[in-house]
Amino acid sequence: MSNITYIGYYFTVKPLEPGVEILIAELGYTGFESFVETESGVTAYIQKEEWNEQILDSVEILKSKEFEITFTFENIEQTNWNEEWEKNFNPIVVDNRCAVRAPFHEKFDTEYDIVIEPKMSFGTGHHETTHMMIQHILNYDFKDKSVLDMGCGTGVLAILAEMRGAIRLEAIDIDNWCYLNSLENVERNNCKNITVLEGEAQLLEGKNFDVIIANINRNILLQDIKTYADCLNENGSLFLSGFYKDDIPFIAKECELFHLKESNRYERNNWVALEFTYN
Ligand SMILES: C[S@@+](CC[C@H](N)C(=O)[O-])C[C@H]1O[C@@H](n2cnc3c(N)ncnc32)[C@H](O)[C@@H]1O
Repeated sequence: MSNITYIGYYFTVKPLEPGVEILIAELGYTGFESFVETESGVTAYIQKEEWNEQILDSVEILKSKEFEITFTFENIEQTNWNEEWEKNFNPIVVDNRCAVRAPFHEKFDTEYDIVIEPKMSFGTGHHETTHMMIQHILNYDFKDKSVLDMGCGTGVLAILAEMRGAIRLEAIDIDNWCYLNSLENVERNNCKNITVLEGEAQLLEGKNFDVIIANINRNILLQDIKTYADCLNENGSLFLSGFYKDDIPFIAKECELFHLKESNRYERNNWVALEFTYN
C-alpha cells in the first residue's frame, strides 16, 4: 500500500498582492486545505484522495494575464510531512504581545506564548484573518466570559481567549482534522475551559455565549449569522472574519437584520475582521 497522502504545490506569484490571496481563495474552493505563504508565492497542500489531473482547471487566476504564476508539485510522503511542514512554518508575533509558534521553536518572551502544531489545519497566524482576530482578542475584555470559536481550525483563537480570562469556551469545526488538532493544541497549552466539538451551526441550538468568534468565509457566515445572533447574549460581541473589504456591505446587511451593528474593524491586505454589537 502506498503511504503517500498529500500533494504539495509550490506556486510563484507575480505580483504577490493581491495574487496570493486570490489564488489561496480559489484553491480553497477546489479542495486544497492548507497554505503556507512564502517569499515568492505560496505552497498549497491537498490530500491525494481529493486530487485529480483537472484540479487546477477551475482556478481562474491561473488564466489571468494580470498575474504571472508558475508552479511545481510533488507527492509528500507521510514520513517527510513533518519535516516539510517544519521547514515552512515560521513563528509569528502579533502586536508584540502574542506569539504563535510550534513546539520546536524557541519560547517567546511575550505576554502570550501559544504553542500549536497546525499540521493540516488553518490557523498558524500567518493568514491576515487569524492575525486580525488575534488583535481583536488582545484588545477585548474576556474576563469571566463565555465564548464560542466557530470554525476553530487549530483552536488558536479559543486558546488565546481562555488565556485572556474566558471561563467557558466551545471550539467547533466542521473538519475532522481541525477537530482533532484543536483537541491536541488545547491540551498542549494547558487550557482547561475549552470543549472542542466536530460539527456546524446545528450544534448551537439552545446555547448562549457572551462572545462569538467566527473566522470562516463569506458564504458560511451569511448562512449562519442568524444562528450566531440567536446564541449571542444581550451585551455580547460577534467577531467575524474570513472575507474581503468588498464583502462588508453584505455581511453588515445580514447582521442588521438581527440588530447587530459594526463597532470595530481591522483591515489587512483587503481582508477584514469586524466586531458587531447590538445597537
Ligand atoms: C479560515 S479558517 C479559521 C481557523 C482559525 N479559527 C483561525 O482563525 O485561524 C476556517 C475554519 O472554518 C472551518 N469551517 C468551514 N465551514 C464551517 C462550518 N460551516 N462550520 C464550522 N466550521 C467551518 C474550516 O474547516 C476551517 O478550519
